[in-house]
Amino acid sequence: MTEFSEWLREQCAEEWEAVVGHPFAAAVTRGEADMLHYLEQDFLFVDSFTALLGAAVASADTFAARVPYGQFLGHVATTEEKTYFHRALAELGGSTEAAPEPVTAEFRALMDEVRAAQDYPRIAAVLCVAEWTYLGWASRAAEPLPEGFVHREWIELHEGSDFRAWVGFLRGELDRLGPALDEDRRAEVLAAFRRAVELERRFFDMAAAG
Ligand SMILES: Cc1ncc(CN)c(N)n1
Repeated sequence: MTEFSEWLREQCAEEWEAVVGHPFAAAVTRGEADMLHYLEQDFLFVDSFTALLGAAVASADTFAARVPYGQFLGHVATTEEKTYFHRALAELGGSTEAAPEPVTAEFRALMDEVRAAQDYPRIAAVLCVAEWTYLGWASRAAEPLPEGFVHREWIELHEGSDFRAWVGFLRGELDRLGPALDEDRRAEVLAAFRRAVELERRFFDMAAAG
């Protein structure tokens, strides 16, 4: 039987491929993407994403699941927020207070909606899309990685054994939850998953437009 996470991905297969094979993401892997506007917007994304991780800690149905969420929350708070974004935006002459683009505002609204609902399956679905798609494009990066730290560290943050284990955990949570959901609930989780995949594609479109 197809696992729930794989079934969700298959329902959005075309859009999924448009994300992981997006020209902007491919340019990041080659060290050629203009990261300024993208990272200014992603800094706003990561704020709601961090809050969503907190909601996962609070709403997960098992202690065993709360622990990886808490660990990753600490990682994002100390690595991405505290160091990468500030160093990268300083290097690029960017701001941590950019006005949100429409797609950024929509993505934040989706994350804030499932967070406020404290709906663990939909929270897991949105987190899973955000991380699994990023593993998808980052794992296509060829060695040697770009020399400049802005591109190289962004790839490294979304690749490697720890990040793969994290994505495996998120998929495992959906696979564990899926069989207990009735048809209506599965449709709700799919709707959140699909919205997130579409927003990932539009986020890269926004970044490519500069
Ligand atoms: C838009 C977006 N999606 C996903 C990720 C990966 N955490 C991110 N940083 N930004």
